[in-house]
Amino acid sequence: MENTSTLPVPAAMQVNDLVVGFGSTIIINGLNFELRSGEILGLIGPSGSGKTVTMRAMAGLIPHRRGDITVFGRPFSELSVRERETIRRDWGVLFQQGALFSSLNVLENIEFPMREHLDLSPKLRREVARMKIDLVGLPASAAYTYPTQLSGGMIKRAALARSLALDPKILFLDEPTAGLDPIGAGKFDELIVTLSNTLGLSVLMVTHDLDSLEVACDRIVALANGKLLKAGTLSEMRAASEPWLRDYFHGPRAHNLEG
Ligand SMILES: Nc1ncnc2c1ncn2[C@@H]1O[C@H](COP(=O)(O)OP(=O)(O)OP(=O)(O)O)[C@@H](O)[C@H]1O
Repeated sequence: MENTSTLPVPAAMQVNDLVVGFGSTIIINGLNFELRSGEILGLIGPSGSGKTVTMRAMAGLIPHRRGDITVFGRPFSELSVRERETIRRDWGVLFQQGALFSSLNVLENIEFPMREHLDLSPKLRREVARMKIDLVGLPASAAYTYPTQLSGGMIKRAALARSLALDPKILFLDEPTAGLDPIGAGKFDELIVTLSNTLGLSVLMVTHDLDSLEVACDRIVALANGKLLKAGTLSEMRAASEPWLRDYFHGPRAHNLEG
């Protein structure tokens, strides 16, 4: 019998020679990296280097001009339209501002993707949505509140609950701790780690937050000029000689990582 334990686990996602542009401007120009199964990968780079564009292209939200994206070993380009629709449910996206529907309460926001994609009874849908509220550490009383009534941290958690609505295997987070106070940011990082560990999620986290890299990320990918600058663990990135990485990891804001 074949020993399956020796079979390599395919990467959750692989970005191969990716090119993305808008009009005559090329933003991503031949990018290669992988999101390994079960890891939390931090995506860093100078402002405007294309981190969000990369994340959106990986999530199928914007088209790419060249290259391919592989999802659990399957090239996206080889999938039928139907298969693409199905595979898109394998990931959830947490947008920078949360992007909750302001006219819907938290429960309705979480139920929204379920209405679109799952054939669940209203009762079961509501039950699952309540479970997601609990999963992200929101009180049950948050269910009937509207986004405008929530703090920034609660909005992030509610948006996270919605991104988990379809039980994704991959989570895309766009600057999840931006705008949170340091304590709230730390708790959010811990939540992401707990969710990744307990649900086996593979997470791509676009971030500028050095603390998040230290607390949450298993590896880091840095972009520059539309390409991969370097990928590695935090200690490998800290030891890197590339000028931007040196400034980033050893600048005045990096004091908490020193030592
Ligand atoms: N829809 C769009 N149309 C035209 N240009 C765009 C579009 N989306 C992004 N860009 C451009 O792509 C470049 C990269 O943007 P992106 O948001 O990915 O940067 P980023 O690395 O995430 O930056 P930051 O760290 O500041 O959030 C920017 O110059 C931006 O103006």
